[in-house]
Amino acid sequence: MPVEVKICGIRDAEGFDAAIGAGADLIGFVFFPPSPRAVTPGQARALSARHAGGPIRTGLFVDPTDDQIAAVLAELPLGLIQLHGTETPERAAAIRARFATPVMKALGVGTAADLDVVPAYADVVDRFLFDAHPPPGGPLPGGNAQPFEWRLMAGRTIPKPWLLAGGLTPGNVAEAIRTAQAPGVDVSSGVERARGVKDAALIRAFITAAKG
Ligand SMILES: O=C(O)c1ccccc1N[C@@H]1O[C@H](COP(=O)(O)O)[C@@H](O)[C@H]1O
Repeated sequence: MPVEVKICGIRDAEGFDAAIGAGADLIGFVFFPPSPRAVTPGQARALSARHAGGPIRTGLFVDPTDDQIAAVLAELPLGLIQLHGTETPERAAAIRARFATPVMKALGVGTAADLDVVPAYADVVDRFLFDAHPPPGGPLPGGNAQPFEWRLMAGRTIPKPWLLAGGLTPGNVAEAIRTAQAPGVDVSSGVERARGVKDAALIRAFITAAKG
C-alpha cells in the first residue's frame, strides 16, 4: 500500500496547489483560531474550490462545539473531521453521528502507555493520528514541530488507518515511516518557510520523500 500523506495547515493558493500537484491524499484546514495556520470557513471554501475532487478535505478542530463544526460544514463539505483536543470517545462518537462525517482522533504519544486509550476509540472513529505531546503551557495542542519516539509505534496493531505526525520534515519522513511502520504521515511545520507559511518546494519534497 502506498503511504498516505496529509499536508495540514493550508492557508493559501501556493500551498494548496503544491499539495494537489504533488499528490497529497489529504489536505488539512485548521479551524482553531489561536493557530497561525487558522483559516475561516470561507477561506477554506475558496481554496478548496480551486480543484474539484482530489485529496480528502480535512477540518482540524480542537474541542469544538457543535456550532463551530456546523458553521464550517455550512460552507465546505469535509471528508474528515480531525479532533486534536481532549475529546472523549463519547464526544467523538457524538460528532461522527451528528455530522455523518468520518472522524480522525489525534492522540499524543510520549510513552507506550499513551497508546492504551486506542481501544476506547476504536469503534467510534475512522482513523487515528499520533502526534507528540505539546510543550507544557504552550498555546497549541499540535503543530509544534515536535517529534516523538517513532519506535513506540512499530509492531503495534492499530485497529483503524493511522497517520504519524509531529516534527516530520522532507529530511526525516522516510526514516520515520520505516521506524514507525507508519501507513501514513501528516505534516505542518516541516513544510513551512516561516511559521504558518507553507513552501511549495518543501511540500513537493516531503511528498516525494514519503511516497518514494
Ligand atoms: O498545525 C496547527 O497549527 C495545529 C494546531 C492545533 C492542533 C493541531 C495542529 N496541527 C496538527 O499537528 C500535526 C503535527 O504538526 P507539525 O508537523 O509537528 O507542525 C500536524 O500535522 C497537524 O495535524
